[in-house]
Amino acid sequence: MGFYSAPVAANSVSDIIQQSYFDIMTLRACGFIIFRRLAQRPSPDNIEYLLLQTSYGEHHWTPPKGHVDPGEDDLTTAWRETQEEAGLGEMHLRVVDGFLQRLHYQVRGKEKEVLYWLAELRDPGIKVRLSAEHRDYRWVKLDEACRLAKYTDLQDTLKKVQHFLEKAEKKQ
Ligand SMILES: Nc1nc2c(ncn2[C@@H]2O[C@H](COP(=O)(O)OP(=O)(O)OP(=O)(O)OP(=O)(O)OC[C@H]3O[C@@H](n4cnc5c(=O)[nH]c(N)nc54)[C@H](O)[C@@H]3O)[C@@H](O)[C@H]2O)c(=O)[nH]1
Repeated sequence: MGFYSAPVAANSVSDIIQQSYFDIMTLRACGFIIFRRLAQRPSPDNIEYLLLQTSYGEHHWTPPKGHVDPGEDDLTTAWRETQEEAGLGEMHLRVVDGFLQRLHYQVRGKEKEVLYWLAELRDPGIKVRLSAEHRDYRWVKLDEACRLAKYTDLQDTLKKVQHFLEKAEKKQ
């Protein structure tokens, strides 16, 4: 029986090599798209998204996210970066099941993959605490969020979230 496992083992080694090559060649970041509801009454107008503006480079706006440390699992990265960049942790956020978005884009000639989970601020009054990496933050409705997040893929992701939340609210 053990002989049958040999090709699988060989495949696994090649998978590992391929994965390691992919890891070296690919930047990877994880974070949360964070929203808050301004009122309990379900309505799309009540939803605001959190965007942070970098204090470096082109001062672009994105949800909290950051690079995966070696050996770190993706969701741990998302929590760590959200804590570091916005001062928000598990006590402040409720993860929404069923949503995970992957973005792929190029940064200085390298492929970058970004994974976003979705989380709701438990108490809309909780204050965001920025690190030195960001110089501003805003809670904004979908239209303004799409204007700030100027990348089409991020805009599409935010629209997808809004649609996802509206659909979930209709079911209630
Ligand atoms: N001084 C300086 N320092 C920098 C710079 N750059 C980095 N540092 C240092 O790195 C640390 C950050 O480390 P983490 O927080 O762990 O990583 P991330 O959160 O991953 O942050 P990044 O900023 O590296 O990565 P992105 O946000 O991905 O931006 C990279 C490029 O991609 C474009 N872009 C962004 N989002 C989207 C999108 O959704 N869709 C599309 N299509 N494109 C998008 C955008 O145009 C941008 O130019 C900082 O502390 C700095 O020390 C820089 O230019 N100057």
